[in-house]
Amino acid sequence: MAEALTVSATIAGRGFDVDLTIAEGERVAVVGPNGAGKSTLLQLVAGSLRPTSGSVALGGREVASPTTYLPPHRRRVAYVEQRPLLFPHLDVLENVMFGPLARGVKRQAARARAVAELEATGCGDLVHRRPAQLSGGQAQRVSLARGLAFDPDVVLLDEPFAALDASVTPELRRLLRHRLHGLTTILVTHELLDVVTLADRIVALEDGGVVADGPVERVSASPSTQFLADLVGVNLLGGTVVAGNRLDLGVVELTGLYNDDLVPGHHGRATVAPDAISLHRSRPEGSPRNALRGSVVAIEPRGPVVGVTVDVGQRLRASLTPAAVAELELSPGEEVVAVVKATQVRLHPGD
Ligand SMILES: Nc1ncnc2c1ncn2[C@@H]1O[C@H](COP(=O)(O)OP(=O)(O)OP(=O)(O)O)[C@@H](O)[C@H]1O
Repeated sequence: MAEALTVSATIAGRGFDVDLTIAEGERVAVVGPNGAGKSTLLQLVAGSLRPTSGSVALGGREVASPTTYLPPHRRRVAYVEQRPLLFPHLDVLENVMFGPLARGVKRQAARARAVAELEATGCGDLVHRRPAQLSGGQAQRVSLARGLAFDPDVVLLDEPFAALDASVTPELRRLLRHRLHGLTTILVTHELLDVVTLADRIVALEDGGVVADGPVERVSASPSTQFLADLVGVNLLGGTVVAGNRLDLGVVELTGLYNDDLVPGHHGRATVAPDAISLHRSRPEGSPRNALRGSVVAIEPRGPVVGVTVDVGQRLRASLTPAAVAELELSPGEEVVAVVKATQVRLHPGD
């Protein structure tokens, strides 16, 4: 597949050092903790930041390096930000016509293109409104229509739902899923639902660099960092491989499902879903299951269940019913035994 975007660049002041190639039509979710470099990556591609070293290429053409620089308005990049930046003095139609006009498309054709995009984003009846007369969700749709009317090589979305009322996000997510189909996209998000519905690939950034990169199914089935494990909602434990089905966690051994790729003596990872863990006051008699001793660190409601975090040398979160928490009379600092069946423990090689 043709390359749509290559970023191989550093930015000295921000500790940013990323190598990334995105194929045409690929939809990439960029995730990572605060300060990881997600916005910096978008700014580099959009052109509001220049690399200290390395380069950015769009469709095989270098658009930025320490010696070249194509300004944002000359790049075919649509940038949909958290809070849409529409021209306040232009109506919706004129806002969306702006891109095609700036590219030299004749007025009548630009108008037709803008109307078509606005209709496709469900804004056909808003054409004569000013941005100040739009709801947040409507403004975000118009911002998307404006970006797409530009015939972009790449669409950048920076947490497009973050500033919106939760009631409008499902419909906007559906719209994006439909409209972004086949378009090269970078989506910055903190939501797993956005990742699984809108992306084919996950790139995880931490401290200005790529720490995980792969298809959504693979990265979410085998998260390699604590951030990814939290995003996917599973526990991640690290240890030394003892055998294809056993990991030494330092204080105790953990038995899981056999994995051919594990190499004894090397680093390995285990993932366990919080609802596969039960907590007990003492180790259940005669149970062949994994039993990890630890103390309760936190107890917090998570929807209909209660999340209990236990320090077993590493952090482990169990999902319990409120009744189970009450019955065990759990409170922070209490000693407990976390029990999990080997069939509920997935083992992965460390990276
Ligand atoms: N305008 C700026 N000037 C200097 N450094 C900056 C600037 N903006 C961000 N940084 C630094 O660059 C690094 C990456 O920040 P960036 O905003 O790209 O992170 P992010 O992953 O988008 O975080 P968030 O999830 O909080 O938006 C951080 O160390 C940050 O402090």
